[in-house]
Amino acid sequence: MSLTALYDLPAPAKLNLFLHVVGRRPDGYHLLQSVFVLIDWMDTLHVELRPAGQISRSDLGAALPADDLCLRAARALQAASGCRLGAHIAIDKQVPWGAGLGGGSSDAATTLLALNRLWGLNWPRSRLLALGLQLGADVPFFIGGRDAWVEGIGEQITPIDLPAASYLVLKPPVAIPTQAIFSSPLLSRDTALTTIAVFLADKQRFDKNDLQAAAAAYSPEVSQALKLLEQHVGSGRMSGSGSAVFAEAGNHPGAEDGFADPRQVLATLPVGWIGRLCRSLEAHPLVDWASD
Ligand SMILES: C[C@](O)(CO)[C@H](O)COP(=O)(O)OP(=O)(O)OC[C@H]1O[C@@H](n2ccc(N)nc2=O)[C@H](O)[C@@H]1O
Ligand SMILES: Nc1ncnc2c1ncn2[C@@H]1O[C@H](COP(=O)(O)OP(=O)(O)OP(=O)(O)O)[C@@H](O)[C@H]1O
Repeated sequence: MSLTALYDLPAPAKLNLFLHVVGRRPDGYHLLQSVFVLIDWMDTLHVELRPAGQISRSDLGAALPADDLCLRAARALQAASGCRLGAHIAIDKQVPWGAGLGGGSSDAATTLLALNRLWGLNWPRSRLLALGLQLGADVPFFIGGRDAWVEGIGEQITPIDLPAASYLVLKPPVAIPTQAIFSSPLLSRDTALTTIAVFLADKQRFDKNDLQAAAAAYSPEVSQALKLLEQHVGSGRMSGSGSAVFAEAGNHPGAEDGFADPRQVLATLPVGWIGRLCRSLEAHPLVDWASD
């Protein structure tokens, strides 16, 4: 029996445990070193085959821009593969955008994984990764599907095993355009290169996001969010180019370290803020959908 639809496909968000800007390419893109972790805050996609080649989308959750990353991913795969089939993608958008959580990139990655299967293309992961990079610097990580040490502009991915963790994630009511942060005069681009071995030997020391100062200057809500975390759970840092900030939640059970239970922070958030207690994922639930 041929495959005509794929339902309830997860598109999980990510956190950058740290993010160093270590240089700049001649085309202006920034060279990074970062550890990306998948979390259980996710969008859900339903992808149906359309025989006549048309590609369309409908929004089940928050409304997306007309030409969103799912549509762009589907069209890019159709063009690159020469496939004559089409698809309808219904998306339940739950991950906020302009948050540094990579939600749009994850939607694009999930679309590529789904259509690779639905259209019977059987592209290897390496080919999907290269196409994904054309859609956004974060897309290859989500196609890789595992927590990773990430370098280059996002295309050099080395999977790493990290212990399971819980995170308190706060999203202030502001969306930050990534490009505005990378072009900020406040951005330092010369953090010294490090290695996975150094990171693994002393993870706690890696808590710096080089994009944070520029994002805090762009949006006072980022500073406010970091202050909230500092007051309630001791420390916090930003993910990606913001505006979401996070702290490890597992180490703050309450009274004994003098900080509140993270759930109490969620109960006292200002109007318009979103907060979630998230767990890390072992892998993208569709990680096996691409062969190496
Ligand atoms: C900040 C991160 O989220 C870290 O995970 C990513 O580096 C951003 O990845 P992304 O949102 O997929 O970014 P893209 O959509 O590819 O790029 C948006 C814009 O950000 C700038 N950009 C992005 C990534 C990068 N390594 N250097 C850059 O300078 C470029 O001006 C680009 O036009
Ligand atoms: N499916 C989608 N989901 C979210 N945003 C989308 C989508 N398609 C297009 N966009 C646009 O892409 C922009 C960035 O969205 P996305 O959620 O990937 O980035 P982000 O939150 O800034 O995370 P990061 O910087 O880590 O990639 C938004 O301004 C949004 O308008």
